Amino acid sequence: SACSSKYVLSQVHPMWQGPLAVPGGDRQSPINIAVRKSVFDPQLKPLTFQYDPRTCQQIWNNGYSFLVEYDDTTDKSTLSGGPLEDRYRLCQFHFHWGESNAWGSEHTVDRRVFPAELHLVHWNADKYSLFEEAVMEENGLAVIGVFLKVGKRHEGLQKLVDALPTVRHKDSVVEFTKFDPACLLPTNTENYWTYAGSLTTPPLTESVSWIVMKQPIEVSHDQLAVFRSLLFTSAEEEVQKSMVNNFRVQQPLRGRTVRSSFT
Ligand SMILES: Cc1ccn(O)c(=O)c1
Ligand SMILES: [Zn+2]
Repeated sequence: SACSSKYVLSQVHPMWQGPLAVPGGDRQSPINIAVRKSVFDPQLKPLTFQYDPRTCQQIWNNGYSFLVEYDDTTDKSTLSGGPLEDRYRLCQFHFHWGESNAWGSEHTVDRRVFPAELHLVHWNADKYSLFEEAVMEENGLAVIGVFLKVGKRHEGLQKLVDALPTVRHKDSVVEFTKFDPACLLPTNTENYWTYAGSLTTPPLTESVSWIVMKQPIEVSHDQLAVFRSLLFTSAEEEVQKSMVNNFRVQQPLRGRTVRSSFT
């Protein structure tokens, strides 16, 4: 799908770690969510997820994470409601994780870090016609963040975990179909925080309405270990580097308010 094909990420010098916010950037991501400083907004609506598993297409190792990519040429898999005015099309989901279970998430909650974080990436199909266009615009993207914690095995995730060895190296792609991303959502999707932020990888554009779920999902230690068996490097490179710690350092809040959908 178009949503990430031209998405060239620099991981030679992981730029997403290097330069701080984009010049003049005052709404960068990720951030720490200070729960007691978040503001309950009773006008926030419930989120509506309408995902069609038949739009699932492939898994791509882009040298930064692995993306599960969806056909976003029609309105079959969409997100609406919550803080969003428009309808957003699902184009891909991916994860960020650590080399150990002690860290790995991009966002934190009262400084609590999780071993991994899922991002479901959507773009505003009411206002734009392509992901590449929306990624440069305010309110162009909506990303659902879900924390992963180590616990019982996640049966729905296992189908994805079983496919990962086939995309071990950077630039590898494998067909992957009929996967319902809703299985990766927590049971409670009513409780979330939302704030105006940015991509956490180049081009770091400030186009994202972030929606971070309060309730984490549980995955097993062994499932996370398979994430860490992926490589940043392509098959040709002599030195292979494990794909771990692919998260960005946290960014200043710059006076932003984080709203909560719950008290
Ligand atoms: C579009 C995009 C690219 C990278 N990451 O990490 C995101 O969360 C979203
Ligand atoms: Zn992400």
